[in-house]
Amino acid sequence: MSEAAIEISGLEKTYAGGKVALHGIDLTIPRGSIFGLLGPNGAGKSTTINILAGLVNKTGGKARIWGFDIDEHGRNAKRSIGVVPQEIIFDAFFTPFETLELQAGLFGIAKAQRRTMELLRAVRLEDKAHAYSRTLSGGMKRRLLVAKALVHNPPVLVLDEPTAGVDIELRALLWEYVRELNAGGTTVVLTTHYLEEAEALCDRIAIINHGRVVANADTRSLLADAGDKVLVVTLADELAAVPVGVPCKAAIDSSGRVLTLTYDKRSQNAGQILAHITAAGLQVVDVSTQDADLEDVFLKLTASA
Ligand SMILES: Nc1ncnc2c1ncn2[C@@H]1O[C@H](COP(=O)(O)OP(=O)(O)OP(=O)(O)O)[C@@H](O)[C@H]1O
Repeated sequence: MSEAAIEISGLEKTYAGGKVALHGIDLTIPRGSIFGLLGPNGAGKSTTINILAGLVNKTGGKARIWGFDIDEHGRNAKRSIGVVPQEIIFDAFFTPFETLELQAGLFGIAKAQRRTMELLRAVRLEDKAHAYSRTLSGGMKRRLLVAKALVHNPPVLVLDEPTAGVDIELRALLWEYVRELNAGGTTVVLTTHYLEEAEALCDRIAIINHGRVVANADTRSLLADAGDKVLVVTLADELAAVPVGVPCKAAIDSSGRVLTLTYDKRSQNAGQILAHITAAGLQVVDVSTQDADLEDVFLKLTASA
């Protein structure tokens, strides 16, 4: 059996109107990981997820979920994945309790094996168990969708833009729960536009652009590859021009006292740059550094693709 949670090879999708959404995607998502799928609007993230969820038919390639080929073992593949969709959709006239019971019924889970209240407690909705879903706030609805995706206890949970429209406090709660699930062994795949969140949560990240994977690496090395680091030096006295011989890109602000130096951290370090500044006879009063973040990597990779 495959060791990966999800294995995608040469996945293609051309929609009925002729729009090519996926140009042959290869992706391996390790078991036990929190995997981030990032990309600009229209990149093909939802299409990929919807193919895995069985909501969209692929036009080429292969996909396996927990070792089950989605064509040959569709039923087992479907049982191995829970998907929290981007749009909030459920029947407003059911209560959260009924929504989860109904979903359990669809998966043929016997009453004795259902975890309805346990799930509602986990997403902090136990006090809304018997309220109409239409009376829930956006964040509560989102959490109900998470509970609904977990009804059949899948080893893989996929969240498509789960924090869209969720306030900061609830977002933190949702991420805490995602971390808890992952610690308990669930593989989590999420798409997000919040890059800091992907950076903080995901141990591996793939970036999709125009239906192609343009990066796929563990978060740390993706960031390490970003290369550039910025050193900001505040000087005691005004400078008219950047000192001669500074070994990197340098710019001075309009006050003449703040020098911004951009260097490649793979071949240089802040100490070397600072040594040049002091050797030029400048008096330093303050220093700070900034690492490239995922946003930089993202822009770099998507600009060229
Ligand atoms: N049902 C459809 N029919 C035709 N084209 C579609 C359909 N669904 C998506 N597309 C197109 O396929 C491409 C990929 O869309 P997809 O929704 O997968 O992107 P995405 O990365 O999830 O973007 P977003 O972050 O906006 O959800 C887009 O160009 C989109 O317009």
